[in-house]
Amino acid sequence: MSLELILQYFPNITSEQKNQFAELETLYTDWNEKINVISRKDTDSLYEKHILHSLGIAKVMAFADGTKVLDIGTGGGFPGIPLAILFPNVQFTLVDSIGKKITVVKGVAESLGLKNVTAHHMRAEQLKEKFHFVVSRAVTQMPVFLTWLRGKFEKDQFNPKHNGVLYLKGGDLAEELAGLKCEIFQLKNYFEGEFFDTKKVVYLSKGNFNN
Ligand SMILES: C[S@@+](CC[C@H](N)C(=O)[O-])C[C@H]1O[C@@H](n2cnc3c(N)ncnc32)[C@H](O)[C@@H]1O
Repeated sequence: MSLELILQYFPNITSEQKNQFAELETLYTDWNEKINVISRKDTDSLYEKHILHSLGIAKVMAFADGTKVLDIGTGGGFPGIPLAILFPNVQFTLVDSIGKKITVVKGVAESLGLKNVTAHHMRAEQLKEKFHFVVSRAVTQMPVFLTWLRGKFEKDQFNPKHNGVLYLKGGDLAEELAGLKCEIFQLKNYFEGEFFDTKKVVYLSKGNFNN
């Protein structure tokens, strides 16, 4: 179960995108032997737990061409790399504070020929560029995360949702999100399988937090 899993939920991708998704298996297996970016127990479920999970954001938001998206704490490239394959006309900037993870991201993007990915070794707080959306998975609690986003949003808006944050989260979020105005999308409504039972995309419009 690998590329077929992606095709099951994204049947209209081009042959170039199919090849790129298919290549991820070898690329991550090879890179993971040199630099650990995916926990060893998860490498067998790369397509479900990393690639399809990352693409959950695409079920909530079909980014318009020309959108600029920042992935904070991307690690080995999740969710940024799968989204960059799916949206070739959207610009993705991937940052991580650990240099060797960015080495992997750059290596994978280059092997795939992804022209829409830029990767930086830096802390998110230090980045001075502006974006329409910020995506992330498994980096920090939402209230802390939001403090990193000051001054990072573009004013122009041309997507189905207002510019803002799309964060992949799991479990009980009541305490973490208390007092925040957000929309929660359950990934079990889009994808089958126990893994997705508790997984969500949390969306916050930039106007709904102090930015
Ligand atoms: C648990 S990993 C998640 C990686 C990836 N998002 C994923 O889901 O596979 C968290 C990552 O966030 C990075 N990170 C933590 N704080 C950061 C910050 N302030 N700026 C940039 N990266 C950060 C860490 O270096 C680490 O690679």
